[in-house]
Amino acid sequence: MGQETMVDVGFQLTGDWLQCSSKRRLEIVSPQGEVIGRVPAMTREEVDRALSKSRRVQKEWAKVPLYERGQILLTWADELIKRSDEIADMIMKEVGKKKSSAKDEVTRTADLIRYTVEEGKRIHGEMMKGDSFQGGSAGKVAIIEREALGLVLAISPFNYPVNLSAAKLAPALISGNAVVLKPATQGSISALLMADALMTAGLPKGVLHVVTGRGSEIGDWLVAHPAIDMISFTGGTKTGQDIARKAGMIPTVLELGGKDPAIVLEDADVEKAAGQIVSGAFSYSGQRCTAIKRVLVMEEVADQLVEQIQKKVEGLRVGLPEDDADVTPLIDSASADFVHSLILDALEKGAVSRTEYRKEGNLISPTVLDHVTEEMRVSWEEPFGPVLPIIRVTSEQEAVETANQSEYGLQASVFTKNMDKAFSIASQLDVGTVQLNGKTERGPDHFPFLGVKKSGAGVQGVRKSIESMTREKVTVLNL
Ligand SMILES: NC(=O)c1ccc[n+]([C@@H]2O[C@H](COP(=O)([O-])OP(=O)(O)OC[C@H]3O[C@@H](n4cnc5c(N)ncnc54)[C@H](O)[C@@H]3O)[C@@H](O)[C@H]2O)c1
Repeated sequence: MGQETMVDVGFQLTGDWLQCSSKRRLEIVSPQGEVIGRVPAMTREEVDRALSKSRRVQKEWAKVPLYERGQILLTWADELIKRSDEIADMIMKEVGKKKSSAKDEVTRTADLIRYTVEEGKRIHGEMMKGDSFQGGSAGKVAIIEREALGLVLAISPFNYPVNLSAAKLAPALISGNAVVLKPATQGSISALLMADALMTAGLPKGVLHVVTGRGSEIGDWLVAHPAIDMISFTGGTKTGQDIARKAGMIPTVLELGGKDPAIVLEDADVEKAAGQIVSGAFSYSGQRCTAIKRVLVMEEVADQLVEQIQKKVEGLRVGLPEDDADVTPLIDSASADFVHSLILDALEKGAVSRTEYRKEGNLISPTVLDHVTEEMRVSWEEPFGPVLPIIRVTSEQEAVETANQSEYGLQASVFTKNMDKAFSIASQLDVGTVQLNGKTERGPDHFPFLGVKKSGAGVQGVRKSIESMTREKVTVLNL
């Protein structure tokens, strides 16, 4: 990666310095505890310099014809595919995702960028005539365009460092915004490689800045910065709430934590449900916002479901991301200790483990906890790890009430062959999305994606993201 192609702030991969004025560095430590690189710990002054440049450059970027902006983004997608092995390798090392999933993340990102370009090109605004309102005149014509908000602050989490960053960058850039990306510390090298591909694709300098540093030092500074026109945040609920308070009148889209339930009724295809639940709960070791984080199963089929889940969990490979294991070490020791504490709390309060529980460093074996009750923390808290609590219920109403008692409301799954019941339950669940007979998941990426209650505010998903990063601009012709 050449110095010239690097985004303005620069960073260091082990042994290879790139442009950077700050002397201070943050070490990037892998989930296995190895230092795999360093990035600049930017100061507030450096952030200020980056932001003031962005504001000037954004006006020029917005004037670049939409088709040409699209061509740059399409080249970016091609560039990501060309470099997918290198980028996937870094995702694997930095956040401990198995190699095949890391590669899928890069491919999915290229697809998302291409779709965003297509969608962006087809947003033309609208025209209204005055005479459809009482007393109005047909000579009054409103031309309603969508224009960029200006400078978008994109803050992304560790778990999809490339995809969840690009899911903010692509809609912002196609619609003429400049972007400041603040990736999670673990994940920032992957995000920087992705940004480097965008610079190689020809994005004018200064349209994108990648800002790295301590959340405590520059996070608040960025969020409350007068140069920022919009904040698109994905991460934990506490951080999101904090940002919402500081952002004041700046528009925000917040995608936060979840506690997605899988409701299994007595007539469900139990084997299929178990397969979906295990994949939904344990892929990337449960470190997904839309992971299935509790099962609410009707007592009649509970034993059968648990047996199927247990069988499938025993088939999961536990180990290192390099070996393409399904369950790998969690992001850091704080996360692993937190998950450990949830499991111990449940076991102490009478939960029955259906799998052998092991913890070695940050590696936690996939754990299925049966007979979980509402006194246990794991019923309500988001673990972000490989633990699946099973709560047995005796009626659909109890399932719905328990599901809705959560402070979160991201997604939910309902497994049943009875579509009338499925729709009826779906209509009662306080969540952004209900999956009928399928696991909870974000994709495909053009579907609207949102959380209610403490799971978020605002909507993402290609078109919705573009809308959130643009505003209506009305010009009235008085003929
Ligand atoms: N709903 C969704 O779309 C979605 C998707 C993925 C992850 N998540 C959630 O994200 C969480 C896990 O990710 P995480 O551990 O990276 O989350 P996090 O909240 O710890 O960090 C998210 C981002 O916010 C930054 N940050 C931290 N403090 C900040 C501050 N004061 N000001 C500005 N930025 C600050 C971090 O550096 C990081 O870039 C889970 O709760 C998960 O459910 C939600």
